[in-house]
Amino acid sequence: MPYPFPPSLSGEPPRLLVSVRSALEAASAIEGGAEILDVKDPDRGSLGCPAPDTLFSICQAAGASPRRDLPVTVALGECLEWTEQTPFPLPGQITMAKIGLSGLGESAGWRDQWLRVRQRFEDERGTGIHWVAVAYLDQDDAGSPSIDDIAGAAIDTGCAGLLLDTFNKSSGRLFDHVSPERLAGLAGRMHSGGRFLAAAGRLNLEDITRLSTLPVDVVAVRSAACEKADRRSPVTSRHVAECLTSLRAGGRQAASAHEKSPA
Ligand SMILES: O=C[C@H](O)COP(=O)(O)O
Repeated sequence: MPYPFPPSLSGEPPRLLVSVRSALEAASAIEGGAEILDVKDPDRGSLGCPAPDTLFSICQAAGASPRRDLPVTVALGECLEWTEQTPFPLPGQITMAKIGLSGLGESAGWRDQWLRVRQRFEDERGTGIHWVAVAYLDQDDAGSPSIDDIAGAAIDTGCAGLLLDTFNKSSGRLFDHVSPERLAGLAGRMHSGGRFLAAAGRLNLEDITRLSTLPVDVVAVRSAACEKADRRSPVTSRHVAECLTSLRAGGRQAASAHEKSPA
């Protein structure tokens, strides 16, 4: 199964992923120019799992929109949440899924626990799915395994990519936790394994422009796409369009600087 978002080795700008919680928000995200829709319930945490009927209605709305080929991904909560719960079948439109590893930092068998939950989702669906590993940058708050261990496991267990995100959504953003150099190093590691790197973490417009000059494949937002940058407020097409402009602005600056430099 080819990866839906192969790493961008051609220098093309990162794609804009917008997290949505309803069909209405999906329509706003599409209108604003989102390039990937990610379904998530922001009231249930960083990777809050949506209710199955909400997920289906968003997939239906996306499929009926003028941009029906837009990739749709889903957040499925935390691995430990599925110990007692039965996974539900994911709709066919879902191209990728992710599950967090919070609370598993001290567990020697976290890889096996993660793989078991992934397998249970695939069994419910009846087909495989591409997985995205999630490394929390605030790993102490999350109690999760280290970023390097998760990056290695992402490659070893066949994930399509790695998402860097924050667990605690009330303080800190991506660049409070990671330097551009560290991001570029992680991108190189993922790319050499044929995987993509996605970056999130309460990004503001300045962060988005900064990311557009780094070798990141996907820039993922919720807060910046919402009214007042509050991830629990509705996504608006205007805020999504501003995110897209910021993403393209950095790329253009980098390109013109390059064009102006002597041969
Ligand atoms: O997948 C990315 C997250 O939805 C990012 O959310 P955030 O912008 O509120 O940190």
